Amino acid sequence: MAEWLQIPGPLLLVGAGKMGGAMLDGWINLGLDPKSTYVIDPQPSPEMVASLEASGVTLNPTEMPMPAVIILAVKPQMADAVLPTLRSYIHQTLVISVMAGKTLATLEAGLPAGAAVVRAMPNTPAAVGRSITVLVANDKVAQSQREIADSLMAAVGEVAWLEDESLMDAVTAVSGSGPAYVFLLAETLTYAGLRAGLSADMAATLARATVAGAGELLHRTDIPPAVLRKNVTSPGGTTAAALDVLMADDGMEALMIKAVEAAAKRSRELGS
Ligand SMILES: NC(=O)C1=CN([C@@H]2O[C@H](COP(=O)(O)OP(=O)(O)OC[C@H]3O[C@@H](n4cnc5c(N)ncnc54)[C@H](OP(=O)(O)O)[C@@H]3O)[C@@H](O)[C@H]2O)C=CC1
Ligand SMILES: O=C(O)[C@@H]1CCC=N1
Repeated sequence: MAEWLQIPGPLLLVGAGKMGGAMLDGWINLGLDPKSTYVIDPQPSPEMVASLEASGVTLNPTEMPMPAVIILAVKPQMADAVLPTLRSYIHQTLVISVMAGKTLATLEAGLPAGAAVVRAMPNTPAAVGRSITVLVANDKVAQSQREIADSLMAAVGEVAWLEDESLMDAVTAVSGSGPAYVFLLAETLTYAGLRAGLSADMAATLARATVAGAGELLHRTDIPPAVLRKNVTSPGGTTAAALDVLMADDGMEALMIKAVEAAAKRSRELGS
């Protein structure tokens, strides 16, 4: 196990659901000290309790030392209820929120004056160290805290920083929600395989391996996706026949633009 993920004090994760849990798994696997790691999640499922017990972190502590870092991973709709409850945990503490839509200004308004806040948008491949997280900081975040945020998110994948917070809605729509679009591709390819006569098992196996393999190819090379696509496409062949459908005027590009616009709009709504 790598021993390099260290932060200068306790870490408190608020909300250990799909996103918070995925990040926590990654951090513990990379050597974050479970004895200095605390989770607040008021109604944990038996699976969550078992998983947290196995990793050795403390769930719903009655008391704990002042955290160096709080990770806020509850639903955006919970923000108004949860932010005031964190006030007593904040003293020179870095707060990192992964809540979609919730702006730095909204977060600051719910926290003690002068709180150092980073807004982050990771994605669930964090569970396997393959997230991409985009971060933006308020002007109270010290360089050392910026480095802590960077190292926490770098532990679960790639990291990029923004200066212009207004781009976070587009980021959320592309990479925050993006894994769902890819999983939907696997689901719909499975269904299409079924319709083409394959058994359910065979269709699911082929779709999963194809999406995972194509993703891995994309990951391991710098070749642009359009070139990788052309490498599959023989002139007058089967792929070209399929792409005539997928790349029609009302095909995938038009659909993806609409989908990303809808997600960005929802992000803006969640923030207001
Ligand atoms: N899922 C994703 O791919 C991504 C999610 N996000 C953001 O992460 C956040 C969490 O999303 P996600 O993990 O999907 O949602 P989940 O519902 O899976 O996780 C939220 C967790 O917070 C718990 N919770 C509810 N109330 C409180 C409270 N008062 N204090 C502490 N914990 C509480 C919930 O418990 P219970 O279930 O009992 O209510 C749940 O376990 C959201 O803000 C979302 O925008 C960001 C990037 C990607
Ligand atoms: O669906 C959501 O709102 C969250 C934010 C990005 C991914 N999941």
